[in-house]
Amino acid sequence: MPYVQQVAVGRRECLSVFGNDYDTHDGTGVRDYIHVDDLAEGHICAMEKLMTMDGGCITHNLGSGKGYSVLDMVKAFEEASGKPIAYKVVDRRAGDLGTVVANASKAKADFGWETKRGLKEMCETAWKWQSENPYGYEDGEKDDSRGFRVEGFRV
Ligand SMILES: O=c1ccn([C@@H]2O[C@H](COP(=O)(O)OP(=O)(O)O[C@H]3O[C@H](CO)[C@@H](O)[C@H](O)[C@H]3O)[C@@H](O)[C@H]2O)c(=O)[nH]1
Repeated sequence: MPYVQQVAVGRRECLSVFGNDYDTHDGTGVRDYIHVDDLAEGHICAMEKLMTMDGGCITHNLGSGKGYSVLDMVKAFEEASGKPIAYKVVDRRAGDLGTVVANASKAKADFGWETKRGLKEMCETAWKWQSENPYGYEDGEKDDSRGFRVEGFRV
């Protein structure tokens, strides 16, 4: 996702897609992406649960149970940002799995948590932040070495 955002904002020429021959609907890797607000709410639920406990620890997966491919992400981000996302397919990344999706049923059963936000909202929120902060919260002069200018930021 960060690399997709950086292409949209002009910091990267293109996204390298690590393989398109996985056993997935379009051949690219599938992951369970989560909106940062859902993740934060999940942590709050977990902390509230901990406060009811008499010590010990708990382990829960936080995710939607749904998977999106790299090219699903590219398409959704193009729609959210209105920018084309250039990409090229390169070799698989060593160690990558085709599909990784969370089972968050324990979080739902134990503290009623589940994701509320989908891919569209994730991309819209990410684009809002990235377009307002093209170089993150860092000083643009320190952040990139490729020496071109975007929206008034010198790098
Ligand atoms: O430039 C890129 C970066 C990623 N991907 C693909 O995008 C998907 C997501 O990649 P990434 O964001 O790196 O997440 P994961 O592959 O799920 O790995 C993350 O999550 C794992 C499990 O928590 C950790 O072990 C890893 O360190 C961490 O990178 C995968 O299909 C990648 O092959 C690309 O095609 N191009």
